[in-house]
Amino acid sequence: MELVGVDLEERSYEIKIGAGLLANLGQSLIDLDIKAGTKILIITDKRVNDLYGSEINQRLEETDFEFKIIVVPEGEKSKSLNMTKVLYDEAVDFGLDRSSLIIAFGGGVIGDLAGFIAATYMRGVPFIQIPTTLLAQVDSSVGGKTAVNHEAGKNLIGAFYQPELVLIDLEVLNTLDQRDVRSGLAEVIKYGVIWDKEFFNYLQANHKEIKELDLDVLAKVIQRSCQIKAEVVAKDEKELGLRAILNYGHTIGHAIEALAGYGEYRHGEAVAIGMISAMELAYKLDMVTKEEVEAQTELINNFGLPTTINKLRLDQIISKTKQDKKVKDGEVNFILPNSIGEVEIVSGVKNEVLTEVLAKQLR
Ligand SMILES: NC(=O)c1ccc[n+]([C@@H]2O[C@H](COP(=O)([O-])OP(=O)(O)OC[C@H]3O[C@@H](n4cnc5c(N)ncnc54)[C@H](O)[C@@H]3O)[C@@H](O)[C@H]2O)c1
Ligand SMILES: O=C(O)C(=O)C[C@@H](O)[C@H](O)[C@H](O)COP(=O)(O)O
Ligand SMILES: [Zn+2]
Repeated sequence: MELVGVDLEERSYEIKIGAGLLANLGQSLIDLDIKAGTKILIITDKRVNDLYGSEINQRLEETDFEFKIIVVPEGEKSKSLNMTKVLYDEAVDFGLDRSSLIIAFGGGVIGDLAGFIAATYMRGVPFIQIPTTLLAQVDSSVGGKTAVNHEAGKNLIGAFYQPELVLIDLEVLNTLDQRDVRSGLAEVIKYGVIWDKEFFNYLQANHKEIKELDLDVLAKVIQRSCQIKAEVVAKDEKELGLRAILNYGHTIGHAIEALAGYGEYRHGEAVAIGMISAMELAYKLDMVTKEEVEAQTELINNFGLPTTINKLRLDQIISKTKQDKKVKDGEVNFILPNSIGEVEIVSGVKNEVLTEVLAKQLR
């Protein structure tokens, strides 16, 4: 088992990464000092429950905890205020209180939703993340961003609230659809571009093994991704500055997700398209070379991710970016590469430049 620490003073926690870790769930809870008799509410989605509900059930049956599993429909549409009402009602019925525990067991949708319930129910109940998609294992389970969507924008209603533990079992990735593997890989590419050129090169050199879910290679990829995210979050937990770099590709990506209707694009697909836009913007602003643009496009293509936008209007996308959470004093802040491995926050990108870039991607 590999361990990555997230260093946040009294909110610090560990990310445990290994094959088969679900089997030791009971011990992981005991290691966290969760007392016998504690009520545990597990929030998951239908697909994950069908695949792994009985295993979780069995592992918790072996313990002295009192637990209940709540299953929500799978997909982005469950990340909604309507769904929070259902979950608050369930929490009340179960008698959940501040000495209880919530477990987010699923992909990023479940992590963000269950994390938001944990942050807000009784103003805060401890929670742990058991991420089951690649995307959730490399990104959403770490760092404490929790949220639900609003028609006006992605993750518009949320809170920063850190988990007590992130438990990553690599074996659950074996049942993931290829589309969801690809979606997670978009966030992995992001780390290479924003932080670590060597990692970017490793991804390019090992793209076949990664796509084929070689667990040894994937373990390295997940560990490095978690290290990078932990390092950034430890320096700027509440996104006062540096943390915004984790939003590379997301300004356009989130606009696409909201405009197309939540769930139409996978999050990682939209981010991949947004990274193409951001790199192209950087090229137009003389920040990167043609070779760097091509290197990113090649990796995105090798991972089978989309690069073009279907069925949306250019003016709609541009006006949606004005509602981005990174807007300050009316200016959209883009995260743009200086080179592969380093980005900066750039404001004042002219509409004409953005229009030129997006026009090339529209189909
Ligand atoms: N909080 C953050 O920092 C952060 C970071 C990145 C993304 N996100 C959010 O994460 C969400 C996307 O997460 P996602 O891509 O994991 O989507 P998801 O949670 O919808 O999961 C994708 C699909 O995979 C299925 N699934 C999950 N685990 C599985 C498994 N082991 N085997 C088979 N199927 C499985 C799910 O049922 C679902 O159908 C978006 O809402 C995005 O905004 C948040
Ligand atoms: O953890 C972060 O910070 C990120 O930006 C990670 C992103 O991959 C993630 O999609 C996040 O949910 C986006 O946050 P938002 O603040 O733009 O909603
Ligand atoms: Zn993301």
